[in-house]
Amino acid sequence: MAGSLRSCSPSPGSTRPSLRPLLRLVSPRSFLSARPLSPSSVSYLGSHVQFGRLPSRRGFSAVASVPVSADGTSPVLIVEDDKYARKRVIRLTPALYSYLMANVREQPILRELREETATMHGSQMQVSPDEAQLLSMLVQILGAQQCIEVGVYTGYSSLAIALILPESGRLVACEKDARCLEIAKKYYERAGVSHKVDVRHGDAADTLRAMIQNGESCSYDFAFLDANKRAYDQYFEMLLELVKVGGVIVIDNVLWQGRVADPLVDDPKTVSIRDFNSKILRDSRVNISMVPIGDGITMCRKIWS
Ligand SMILES: C[S@@+](CC[C@H](N)C(=O)[O-])C[C@H]1O[C@@H](n2cnc3c(N)ncnc32)[C@H](O)[C@@H]1O
Repeated sequence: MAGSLRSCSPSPGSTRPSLRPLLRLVSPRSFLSARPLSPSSVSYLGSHVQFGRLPSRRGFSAVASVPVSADGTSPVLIVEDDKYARKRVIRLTPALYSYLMANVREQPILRELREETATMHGSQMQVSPDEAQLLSMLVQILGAQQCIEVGVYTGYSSLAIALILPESGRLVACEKDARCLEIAKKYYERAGVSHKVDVRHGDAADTLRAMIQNGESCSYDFAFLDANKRAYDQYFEMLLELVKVGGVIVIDNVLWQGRVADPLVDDPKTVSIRDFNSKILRDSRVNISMVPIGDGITMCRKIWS
């Protein structure tokens, strides 16, 4: 796909760097050598285990010698690995998730949209408030003016982005479902951001292709990808063409409710997301960060075209 698309012109005098020197420049420890943690190295600590100094690693068997929560409700996950030592990371329990939600600043108009959508079929598809807040923070940090969203549904994430965009900013919002778009447009109107949202009804791949053919390559600062999972690679390639060097693409549902990490799950959507994640891990055109928020996101910053 990428090969069939027009590339951004390099700046005067510049040449496309070869892959190897760039990798050395970007990461001293090449990300190509990244290895996943072994699933067998993961254990759960009981919720009564206090934060504090961990027992010495010498002669210590994490799984055998720490209390394991039988009901799996512990918010602490211990990862035992020779390279990472005994790393403790948070996992969300219902109580911790409630706490997290209580610490999100959600504008009243977003809350209303979320609550109206909650009664609808497919309401689980809208991004969580903490994720929407992160998207809006990224747009703000980037100083983004030109944005794209692929997969609007009833508009929760797009509204969060439109609300933070400056008056001169624009969000191209791609969605194939006309009924969902009616709800989204109602909320853009109510929030006073309609003038910032360029709604494109139809197949997102057609919309993105038309934007590229229209000469819009390398002119977007930020993109959020949250549509048909099996077409992620196709959307990603076109979004990568459309964003500037330094621009960011955020991809949603990369952890797919944990199914990507379960080797026994091999349905087409899971396999597709797993394959996509593996491709992105090795893609030298972007810097990446996979973050376990919502259903998991990967943030990709375009580093060259
Ligand atoms: C997960 S939902 C998006 C949720 C939205 N970002 C939010 O926070 O509310 C995915 C949406 O992508 C739309 N979609 C799926 N395939 C599409 C396509 N080929 N073109 C345009 N939209 C598509 C679906 O209709 C659905 O509304």
